Amino acid sequence: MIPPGAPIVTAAQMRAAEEAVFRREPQLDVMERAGAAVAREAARFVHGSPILVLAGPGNNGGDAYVAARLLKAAGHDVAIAASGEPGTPAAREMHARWGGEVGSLYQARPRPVLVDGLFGTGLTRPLERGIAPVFAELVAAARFTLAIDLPSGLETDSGTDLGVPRGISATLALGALKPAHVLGAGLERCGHVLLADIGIPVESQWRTVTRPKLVAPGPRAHKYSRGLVVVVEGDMPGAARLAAHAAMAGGAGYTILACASDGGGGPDALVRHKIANGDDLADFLTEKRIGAVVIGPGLGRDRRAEGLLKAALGADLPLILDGDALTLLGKSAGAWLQRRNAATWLTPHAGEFERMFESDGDKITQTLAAASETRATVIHKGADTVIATPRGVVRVLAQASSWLSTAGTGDVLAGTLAAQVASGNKNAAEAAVWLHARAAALAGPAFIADALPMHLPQAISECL
Ligand SMILES: NC(=O)C1=CN([C@@H]2O[C@H](COP(=O)(O)OP(=O)(O)OC[C@H]3O[C@@H](n4cnc5c(N)ncnc54)[C@H](OP(=O)(O)O)[C@@H]3O)[C@@H](O)[C@H]2O)[C@@H](O)CC1
Ligand SMILES: Nc1ncnc2c1ncn2[C@@H]1O[C@H](COP(=O)(O)OP(=O)(O)O)[C@@H](O)[C@H]1O
Ligand SMILES: [K+]
Repeated sequence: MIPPGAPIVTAAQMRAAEEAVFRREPQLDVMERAGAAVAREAARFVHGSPILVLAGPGNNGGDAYVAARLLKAAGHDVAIAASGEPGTPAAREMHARWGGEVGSLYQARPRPVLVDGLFGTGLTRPLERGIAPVFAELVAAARFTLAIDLPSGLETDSGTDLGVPRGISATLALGALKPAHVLGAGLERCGHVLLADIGIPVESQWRTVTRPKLVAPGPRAHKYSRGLVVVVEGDMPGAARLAAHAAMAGGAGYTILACASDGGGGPDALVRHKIANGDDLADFLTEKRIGAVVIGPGLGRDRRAEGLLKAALGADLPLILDGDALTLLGKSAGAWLQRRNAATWLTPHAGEFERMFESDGDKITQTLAAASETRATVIHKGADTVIATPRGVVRVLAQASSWLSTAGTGDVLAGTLAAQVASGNKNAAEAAVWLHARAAALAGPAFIADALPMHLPQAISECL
């Protein structure tokens, strides 16, 4: 579980937000609130069991001393083990307020409930060799582990594994989510992610994906006002049909398969329009009622595919580029796409993304750079799907069904997105990613991509 619609901030942004608050309120008061939030969450899982609180040298440790004191005051059996002396003024003061015994982390005996206050946003390098195994053993022996702010051993801005153990049950994010709660190793290591308001206002253009608000067609709606989607078929016609089917079930009023074949299979309501090559497609795309074009699923990478892609890029229509279209563009994506006047969406998986962009850094930073370079909305897919726009808006979805890891589900996403774009949804990418994930959840285990569109209407009904 990850809170939907929650702000995501980097370690530096969180520090800046904290410092703004400390100009009007003592830091110790904020830390008391953070520790109280931790104690409240931990207390829900104690059931009379002994608690071991781990305290590191920084302010994450400061939170831990507060939580330990409050849990003890509430009558729980609490022991503290520290990795060393408290190193910040606030942590020293909270250590003093605890006033009790503090054991050494290296001699700590496991207890059924563990609170991890070793490191939070200040972790800058891999866990020292001595700490990692001791910490991992304590987590393994505990029935329940609550991490304060972040599991210790996770790099805040990237979710890179710096020695974080497996088996953490829940993580209480303080003030805002950090990228590590939704990216990389954090996906598997945070357990349930909870968010505590500790009175630090944060402003962020980055959030987790939330359920969209959709509207039913108005009384005067007709098939064109609902949105006309064109899906371009290529070498693997099944992929385009999957996208077309998803566009139809995703709410488009009219879906056309632009095909060289007879476009066999698929729903009868799907309209087929014959095109032999790029010139035919260019002619067809002068139809002004078209609300979105999808090209790339099963397109192929030969000369004909290139011709079709050029025709689609040249049309002044909203365009969704997926699969082979992305690979064909490769590193020239920026040059091609910056010329376009109409909006573009790119839906690369990790492999396609790598073929298109020279990038390093965390997945959010990479995706933002790609959006800026191409002036397109980029949906960088995977277990952690990151959406970024050229204006710096970021949405992250980190809890989609892992059963989505089957061929063809990306084609379904492209079609779902096309339906949202063609219907005029201003947040089409976020809506499509939510609907796709919800359809997957409704489809249950071991579904095939063909089954996914059938669940889109139910997903849509939950957004009306
Ligand atoms: N500001 C506030 O009042 C509030 C902050 N809040 C809380 O504070 C947390 C951030 O606190 P923080 O910035 O003090 O960093 P923290 O995560 O405790 O660790 C830094 C210490 O770890 C050390 N260290 C780093 N890497 C290491 C390694 N691999 N192995 C060993 N040591 C390592 C590092 O040493 P150094 O790098 O300086 O040598 C330094 O001593 C945040 O997550 C939230 O919980 C909330 O209470 C709200 C109010
Ligand atoms: N382990 C996973 N957890 C959640 N979502 C996943 C996972 N693996 C893949 N997905 C999602 O499934 C879809 C797969 O898309 P893609 O790789 O393009 O497949 P294809 O090209 O076969 O259609 C994407 O929406 C991706 O985010
Ligand atoms: K921690």
